[in-house]
Amino acid sequence: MSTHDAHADHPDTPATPESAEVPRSPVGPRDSSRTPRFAGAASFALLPLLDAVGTADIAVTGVPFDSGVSYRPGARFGPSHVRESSRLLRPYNPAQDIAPFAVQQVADAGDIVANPFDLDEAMEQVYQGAKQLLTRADRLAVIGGDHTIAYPLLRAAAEKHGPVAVLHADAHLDTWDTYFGVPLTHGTPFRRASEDGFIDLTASAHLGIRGPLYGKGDLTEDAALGFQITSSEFIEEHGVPAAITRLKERLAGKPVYISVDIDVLDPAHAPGTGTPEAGGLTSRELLRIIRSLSDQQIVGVDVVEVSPAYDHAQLTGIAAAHVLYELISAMGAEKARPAR
Ligand SMILES: N=C(N)NCCCC(=O)O
Ligand SMILES: [Zn+2]
Ligand SMILES: [Zn+2]
Repeated sequence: MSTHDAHADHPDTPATPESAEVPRSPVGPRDSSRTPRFAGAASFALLPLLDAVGTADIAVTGVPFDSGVSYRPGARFGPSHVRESSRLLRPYNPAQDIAPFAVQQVADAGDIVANPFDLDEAMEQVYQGAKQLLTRADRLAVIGGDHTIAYPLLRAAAEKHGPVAVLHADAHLDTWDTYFGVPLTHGTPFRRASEDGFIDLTASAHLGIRGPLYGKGDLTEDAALGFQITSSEFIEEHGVPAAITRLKERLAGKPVYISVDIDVLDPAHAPGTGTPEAGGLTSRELLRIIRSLSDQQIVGVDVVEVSPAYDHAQLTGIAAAHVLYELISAMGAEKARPAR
């Protein structure tokens, strides 16, 4: 019970009033030894709401938007499904030896509202919503939503940090040009972000790419847009440690933005998604790769493309919740390290 009792019970008010002299300790998830974790409303990991704690090191926010999809819809229901699937997460993460909600204040900021009928307006709303949240939280952990939302999120991240090294985990390149003549869709956010100078062209990488393309030229265009590929086949051939080494060499100590499309996982591990491709990563492989990045300067993360209508037994929701938990743990690692 020790880790439970280290935290305040659910936080309608902060455990310690905010004051200049007394640094308050983070308000953690509500105590599942007192309130069953299946009771009450589902914030991510049963964390306090941002409004209850005021400011945070990391704000978790949802973007219920899927007007950019090219195939199966439904990712607009991703945020509520991932929150619902995150009730069982516990406060201590042994794989990274960290209590991610105790070393930093993490809070659920609710959803950023985006117009489902007007893509341009929606993108502006996501950008403004992210910018606004970044006045109250150092970093965002965003639950999508389809992958289109990575564009305005990268815009907000680049405004704060300059061009970021993007680590993009996905079956798909998402650097295609247009769909039906439309420049911004879930197949194009990283091309637009590259063109607009949001990403570091020398340090960005895709992880887990696989499956049929429109043509061989997709790969040359993708490289010119600033991405190095560590494919699913690379992992099969050389293993996870070699993939980690390759990624870290590429990211090279730059500010890193990590965008995880849940379809990077094999459909056996994540069936609830809109454009599934066979032959993907296992959850175990992806979680291990994320953990290895705890020594990187991670400035923001998103987990997108969870479409609950195609999910079974919360498989995809749980995978996404664990991916976000590992990302939040990795972001907390710096705070957890003893000062030198
Ligand atoms: N971002 C995701 N999940 N998918 C992009 C697929 C675009 C296509 O239909 O070619
Ligand atoms: Zn994808
Ligand atoms: Zn994608």
